[in-house]
Amino acid sequence: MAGENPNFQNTDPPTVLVHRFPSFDFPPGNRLSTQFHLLDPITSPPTSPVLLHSIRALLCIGPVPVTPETLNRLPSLQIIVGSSAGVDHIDLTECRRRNIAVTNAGSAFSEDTADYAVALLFGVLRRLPAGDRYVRDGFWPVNGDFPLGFKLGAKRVGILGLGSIGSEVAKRLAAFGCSIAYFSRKKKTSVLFPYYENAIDLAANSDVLIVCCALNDETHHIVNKDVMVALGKEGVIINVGRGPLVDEKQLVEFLVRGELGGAGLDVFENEPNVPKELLERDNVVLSPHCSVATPESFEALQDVIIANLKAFFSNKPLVSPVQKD
Ligand SMILES: O=CC(=O)O
Repeated sequence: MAGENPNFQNTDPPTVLVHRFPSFDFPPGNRLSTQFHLLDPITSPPTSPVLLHSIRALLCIGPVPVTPETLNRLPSLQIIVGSSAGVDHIDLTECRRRNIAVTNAGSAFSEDTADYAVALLFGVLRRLPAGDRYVRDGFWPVNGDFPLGFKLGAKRVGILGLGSIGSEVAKRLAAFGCSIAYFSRKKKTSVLFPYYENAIDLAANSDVLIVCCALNDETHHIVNKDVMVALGKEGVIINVGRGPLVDEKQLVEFLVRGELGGAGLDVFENEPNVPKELLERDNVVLSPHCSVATPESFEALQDVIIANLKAFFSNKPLVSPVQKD
């Protein structure tokens, strides 16, 4: 049995240890198991410590944490292949210290996530979910016409994080006639959109803020009270990144006091829990962290994972290494 064979690492196909929560399964139509020997502690018999000592590649499915304790059990580990765009669940500092490479989903999810950000923005500005409820709940014949929405075209859109997702958002919203500006870790020399040095200045010059940057120590609560004040009473916040990028307590207070125009949220600080104050607000569109979830995205993800693992096992450059700062 492979799980008991400490030398399995040297056989073909190469062994990859799977790291996941029991509730997080492989994407449908898993092609990985035809190319690699996947050792999945959730479905295989207990993995022997000897075998763990020889593991070189770890495949992380979903947001399962990779901590120093995880790494201590895997002294030969050289690569962690992540299945998400965000890698805030992986201790990158510790990986760097141990010289372990980390890869993410690359651009596999970028188009679907950008589409979703635009959909959330439409949902907020044109009140789509609220209009749907209005019709279903029978208010139309009783109360008459539904309140006006807001036009998307010509809005000033500020993008927080002009990476692979942010760039796709920019492309889409520019096509709708919006003007685009951004704040990122670094100004991009290849990009002509105006760059602001910080999130407050970006917000002060935007009608809409789209949050799609990576979550790390620098970006935690990057959308804070000051950014919300700068965005102003009509301002809209869309978050398709990670919940803790936005100070959710402040966001709720601003929305309740009418000091923000609305929000479209796919992610939350304490998922799957959503602040109850948001549930009753028609200017807020809520979504269960699913901007990436299409069969097409998951197919593309498998391509990226397979390409990274193949590159690793044949000593070629990785396809989507997480950038070192
Ligand atoms: O949230 C999803 C991802 O980071 O891929």
